[in-house]
Amino acid sequence: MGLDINNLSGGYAGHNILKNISFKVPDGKIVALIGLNGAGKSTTINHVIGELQPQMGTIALNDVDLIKTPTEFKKQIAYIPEQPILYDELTLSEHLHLMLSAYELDDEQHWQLVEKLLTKFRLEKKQHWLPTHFSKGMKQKVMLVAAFMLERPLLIIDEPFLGLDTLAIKAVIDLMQEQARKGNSILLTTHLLKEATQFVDEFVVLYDGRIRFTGSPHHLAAASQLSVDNLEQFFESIQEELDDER
Ligand SMILES: Nc1ncnc2c1ncn2[C@@H]1O[C@H](COP(=O)(O)OP(=O)(O)OP(=O)(O)O)[C@@H](O)[C@H]1O
Repeated sequence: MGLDINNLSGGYAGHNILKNISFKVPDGKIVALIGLNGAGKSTTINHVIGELQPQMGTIALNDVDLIKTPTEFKKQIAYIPEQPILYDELTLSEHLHLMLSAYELDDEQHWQLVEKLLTKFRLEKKQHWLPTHFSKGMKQKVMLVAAFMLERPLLIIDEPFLGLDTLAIKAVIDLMQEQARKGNSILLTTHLLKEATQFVDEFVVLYDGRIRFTGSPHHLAAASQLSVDNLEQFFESIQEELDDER
């Protein structure tokens, strides 16, 4: 099953942004929303996490409808926002203990997984640090650890690689693939087509609030007459096409 977005239209008060978009993120699959600045990627995510109300359409996760049963829907997701949210007065490990307790997860049972994640992001010796001493990349890593440790059916990440070094990017890709192998689904947004091509099952291409294409990296490359290695040129070709249409 997984996530099913059907004929979604929506946006912000007085600003209709998304126009009738439909796509799925099946169990065990990784789907990336891509598009130029302002295409509607974060707006789509804001709808899926229930921050925005749709004007039309439905959003369901494993047959649980977001509008009808929001609490049950939200229990199934772990979400990493584009901007890390951390409390100045809590240390790194206190943040993680707090999250486990907020999600009603047994601390002792989960701490082994937390330590594995901290080691993966080279944070294991920084558990007593406060966020004021964290670099931008470290803040992002803490959010990633907090989301991966929840092991929810759907993981949503807005710009997972923002501010990360190459080792951390590799760690995130490994962890997303591990989650997918366990049958969980992942919805992310990214501007890094080259990296995403290595691990996504499907791209959903947004342009001006509409879906222009849905398909695997190979399908996207074939449809735009590019090789998979050159997919970074994809948006140039879309832009040229649209300029020609005008
Ligand atoms: N709070 C808001 N109120 C009104 N309009 C907004 C708001 N936030 C975003 N928008 C508008 O919604 C449209 C889509 O923005 P969105 O942030 O979803 O794009 P994006 O694809 O995530 O872009 P980026 O790659 O820059 O993050 C843009 O036209 C933007 O100006």
